[in-house]
Amino acid sequence: MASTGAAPQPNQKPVTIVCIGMAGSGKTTFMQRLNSHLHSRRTAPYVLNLDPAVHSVPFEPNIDIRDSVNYKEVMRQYNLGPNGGILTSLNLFATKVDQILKILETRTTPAPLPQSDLNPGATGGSSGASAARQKQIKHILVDTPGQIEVFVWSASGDILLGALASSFPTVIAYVIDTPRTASTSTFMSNMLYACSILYKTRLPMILVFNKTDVKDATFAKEWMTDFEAFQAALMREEETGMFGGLESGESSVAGGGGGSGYMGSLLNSMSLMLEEFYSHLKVVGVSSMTGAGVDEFFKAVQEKAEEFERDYKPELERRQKERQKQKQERREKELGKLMRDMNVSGASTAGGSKQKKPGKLEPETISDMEDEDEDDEDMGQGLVEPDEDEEMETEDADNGLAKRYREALQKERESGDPSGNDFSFARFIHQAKMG
Ligand SMILES: Nc1nc2c(ncn2[C@@H]2O[C@H](COP(=O)(O)OP(=O)(O)OP(=O)(O)O)[C@@H](O)[C@H]2O)c(=O)[nH]1
Repeated sequence: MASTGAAPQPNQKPVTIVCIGMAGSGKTTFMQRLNSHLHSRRTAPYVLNLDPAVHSVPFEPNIDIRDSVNYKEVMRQYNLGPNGGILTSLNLFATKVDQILKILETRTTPAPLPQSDLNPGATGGSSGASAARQKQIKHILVDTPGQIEVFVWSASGDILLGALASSFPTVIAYVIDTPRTASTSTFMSNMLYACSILYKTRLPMILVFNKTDVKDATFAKEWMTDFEAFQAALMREEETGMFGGLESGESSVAGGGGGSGYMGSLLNSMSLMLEEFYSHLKVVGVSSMTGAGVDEFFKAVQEKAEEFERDYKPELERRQKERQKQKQERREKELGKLMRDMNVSGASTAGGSKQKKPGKLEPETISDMEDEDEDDEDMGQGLVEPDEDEEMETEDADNGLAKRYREALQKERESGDPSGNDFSFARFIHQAKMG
């Protein structure tokens, strides 16, 4: 049998496989199959469940959203419906993204060998426990809610996917219910959905045609590579009156009468348009029930993980840098605004130091420059006593203050203050405040 093709090189980061698919497409069963397949190869994965509404999962997740968020309680407390409950649970969970990443990073990196194992002669060989500890996690499996839009189109989904992709090579496994995608129109609907997920997540994608024990996926692969084959299937459906959503063994009110010319030509042109999209995908047929196609799936994962490193990661890093730059610019702008509001220049905030620091922001407004000039003037007049710097910042930046001080001094002299000694600036300020 071929190897899983899954094994990344030693010390490589684990590949994250995010399973996305419509409700009932078989995501959870597929996750279960991947999990047991990897366990049987003695490369146990790290498993995350991000579906807060699932009753039970047939595998043991290492991180389970249900351990942190009580979906039913969220619905009750916030008076939400099922989708709102899932969305809010995901939002709450996304606030812990840093913790989750930290756990993933520590758990998926092998612990260093104990000293005794580095020197086996000393203890007579390495123990089984430390041998297990050496094992590197090669895959992180992520199960998501069946309500695709709640995950893919929400801020929390964005945050979680972004965090995973910034730390590990990440691929999307879009799980499709093959027997329910056998007509040209449902096939096209599914492809458009997959297309929207690809462009939203901007991550490499594998199309997993699941349930191949019920319906073989060869037709789908053909439709994706051969436009004429799709066109022929469309014509067949129109002729037999099966157009419009009839799947194997189903009855449909929309089915009779064949497709309108408009729908047929729309499907035709969409199929042509999607050629470019298809060329970016890996397509595999899988049966989560029997395990058929799982090896092929892991080969596709390996290929897509390499593609992630080669094509997606540089783009991801470029976007991250761009975001960081924008954030920095925004922060500087806000800081400048704040300084203007406080009418304080950068120099005066530096602990009273009047020297221009090398990292100081350039004055953004005329008033900033004016503040600097005034500071210099105050220095020249020598009015500041060492302890009064702070008070200077709040009041005496005003040019008129020195004048007022001189007037007050004059007044005190004229009134013949008997003490006549303490005419310090600090005393003036103190009196002014008391008054
Ligand atoms: N015959 C067959 N049935 C399958 C296969 N995979 C899943 N199923 C069945 O499809 C149904 C739905 O499977 P789930 O794994 O619960 O699907 P899901 O996408 O996780 O569903 P949600 O949790 O509602 O999103 C179940 O009855 C499964 O037994 C398969 O490969 N072959």
